[in-house]
Order: sequence, then C-alpha cells, then structure tokens
Amino acid sequence: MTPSARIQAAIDLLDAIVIAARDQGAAADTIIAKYFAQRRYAGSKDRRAVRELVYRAIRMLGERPKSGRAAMLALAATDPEIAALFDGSTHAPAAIGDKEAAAAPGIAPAWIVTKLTESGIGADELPALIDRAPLDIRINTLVATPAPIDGAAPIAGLPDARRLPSGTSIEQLDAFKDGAIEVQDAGSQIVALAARAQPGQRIVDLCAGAGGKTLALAAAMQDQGVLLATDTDRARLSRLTPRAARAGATIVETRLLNPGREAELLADWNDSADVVLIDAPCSGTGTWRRNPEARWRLTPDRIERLATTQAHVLEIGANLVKPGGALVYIVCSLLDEEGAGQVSAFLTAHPGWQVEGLDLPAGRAHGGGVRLTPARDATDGFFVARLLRPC
Ligand SMILES: C[S@@+](CC[C@H](N)C(=O)[O-])C[C@H]1O[C@@H](n2cnc3c(N)ncnc32)[C@H](O)[C@@H]1O
Repeated sequence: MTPSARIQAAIDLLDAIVIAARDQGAAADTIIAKYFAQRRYAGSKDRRAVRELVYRAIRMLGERPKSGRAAMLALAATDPEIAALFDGSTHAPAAIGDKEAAAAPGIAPAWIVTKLTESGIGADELPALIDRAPLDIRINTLVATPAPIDGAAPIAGLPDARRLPSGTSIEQLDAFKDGAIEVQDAGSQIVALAARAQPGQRIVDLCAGAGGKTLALAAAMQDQGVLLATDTDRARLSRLTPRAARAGATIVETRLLNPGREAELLADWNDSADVVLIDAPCSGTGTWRRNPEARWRLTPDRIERLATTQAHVLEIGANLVKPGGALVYIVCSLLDEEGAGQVSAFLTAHPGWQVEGLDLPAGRAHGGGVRLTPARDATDGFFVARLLRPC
C-alpha cells in the first residue's frame, strides 16, 4: 500500500468504527481485524501503520467525530506529513478543501468530562486516561515459576506482577501457554487484593466474565476452598473453564445466571460466603487507555442503566454474604455514580453494614473505598470498596 492509501484505509476504518460506536456495534479491534482479513494484499507493515493511524485519531478525539475523514483531518492538522498525503491520487484521499472542517481534539465528550470533574478527577489527571497502557502480567503461583521474561520490570507492592514493554507478544511464550502467566492490568490485580482471599474460604465472584479476577482469587486461595464464578453472559463465562484448567485452578465452579433470576439460581449460597466479589458492569471510564473508542459509545442513558444494574448486583451479592463476611465492590470507572455513590446508597439501604478500611499498595481513599487512577497510579482507573455484613 502507498502511504496515501494507508491514510484512505484508516479513514474507511474510522468510518466503520464511528458507526459501530454510535450503534453499539463491534469494537474497533474487531473491525480492524475483519477489514484486513478481507484484504490479504495488505502486508504486516501496512496493517501496523494503518492501525497506528486509526488509534492515533481515536485517542486524539474526545467527541465521536462525524466521519472518518473528519477524524483523519484532525490528525493531519497536527502532522504536515499526513496532510501532504491527502493528494487525490489513486487510492488516496481527496485533497483537503479550503473550508473543510476537522474534528475537534479533546479527551472525552464534554458531558463525561463534567461528570469526571464532579467525581473529583482533576484536569491534570484527564490526559492520562487516554495514554497508551503498558502490558502487565500476573505470575500464576499455582503453576511452576516461569523463566524470566526479557524486559520485565517489577511493580511496587505486587510481588507476582511484572510490567512488560508494550508490544511484547506474550501469547508465543511457553509461560503463557503453560498457564504460568496471565495478562492482567496491575490495577485489576490490586483491587482483587481487597477480597483478602484465603485458602479454604467459600468465595463467590458474581460478575466473573472470562475470569480475570477469578484466577487471581484462586491463586490467593492456593487452590483450596470453593470459588463460585457466575455471570449472565454465556460466551464470556464459557471462556473461564479452559482458562482455569490451564491455570491449575481446580476449585473454580462456574454457574450461568439468567438475568432477573440470579437470586433464585444462587439460593443455595444464601448467607454462606466468606467473601462475595462484585466486579460490576460499568462504563469503563477507567479503561479508555486500552479501549479509547469506548468513550464514543457512552450516553447518559447508558450510564443510568448501568447504575441500575450495579445496584441490582449489589443486592444479589449481599444476600450471599455470611454474617461477618465481606462484599467487595469494584468498578473500572471513575464516575462516582458508579462507585462511591453506589456504596453510599447500599449503606443507606442496609443498616448495620459497614465500610472496612483497605490497605492496598496503590490508590487513595475515596467515598468509602479506594480509587486508582492512570495519572497517579499508572494503572487503569478503578474504584473498590469492602463492605462488612454485621454478625
Ligand atoms: C467488568 S465485567 C467482569 C470482568 C471480570 N470480572 C474480569 O476480571 O475479567 C462485568 C461482568 O458482569 C456481568 N454481568 C452483567 N449483569 C450481571 C448480572 N446481573 N449478574 C451477574 N453478572 C452480570 C457481565 O456479563 C460482565 O461479564
């Protein structure tokens, strides 16, 4: 592909990504993979270059742009080499018109920036939300210690975590194939510590998804006890079983829940869990580093619906906790209505329950819990709180 054709390819991809974000369609990565699967003539250098252009444009634009061309024009406005490639030649984008408008650069849609500000995220913290994320791994203590990995750096407070140079393709490493390492952001590892999981306990991971935190809990439990992983999403939960097998986590049981019938399907666990971990579905404002187009998908209505689901899963989880046991509530969002606000509403509705202080290797106290941010902690953004049921 010529350099100009790469720009046109990025424009075409951005068009598809903008539409998918508006209509809650496929993720940018999926769209890019499909695009190149249908264009075998594009070599690996072309793919890398086009992908890089697409993500540069996505990171640069807070508001969803009108079109892929408007997005790429924003990039061209800051980079004369890109602007020069709008030359109208074969497979190239048309020349830039005198009055043609580029999309406006920004961190996030204005209404979300307002909500972040109201949630105590300062202007100085905003740019880090869309930085490139590092590649963090967790060494799985349930299998043999892996051989040292080139370039791996320790992460303060997390003896089993390492930070790898971004772009390291770990899927090829034997340690990955053998289950000796898992890809997991340091923030995700830190909030899982709030469960204080111990060998022999009975723990429920209520919103387990494909089991990122489940596997961290199984390792902390030294694969002893009972660990029930549940979710309403069949596809995600089905990925957990082979992952757990690979990771040597034999105590994991999975249970698919029907939305609306969760309490009924979990009745055998009522009042009996030492810990219930709720990694609730959320807006993901803390994970834009990995998923920058996610900020083009959010609407006020969607956040309201997520908040309703969060209150719902908190209610389900609370019923499973034994007297004196703990409910650990996590969101990878920095909006108070999904984090601190949920905790305070829960405490009002459940007299006797109390917040328990957390001593985590990163983060700061915030609204009854602890908050981690990309700017201060160099992790994804998270809110976590630990709530104790009265005895
Ligand atoms: C943030 S994700 C979980 C990520 C996962 N814990 C991890 O560490 O990789 C939230 C999960 O909640 C699930 N979920 C949504 N509504 C639920 C419900 N009512 N009960 C249980 N899980 C639910 C979603 O399907 C999604 O997998």
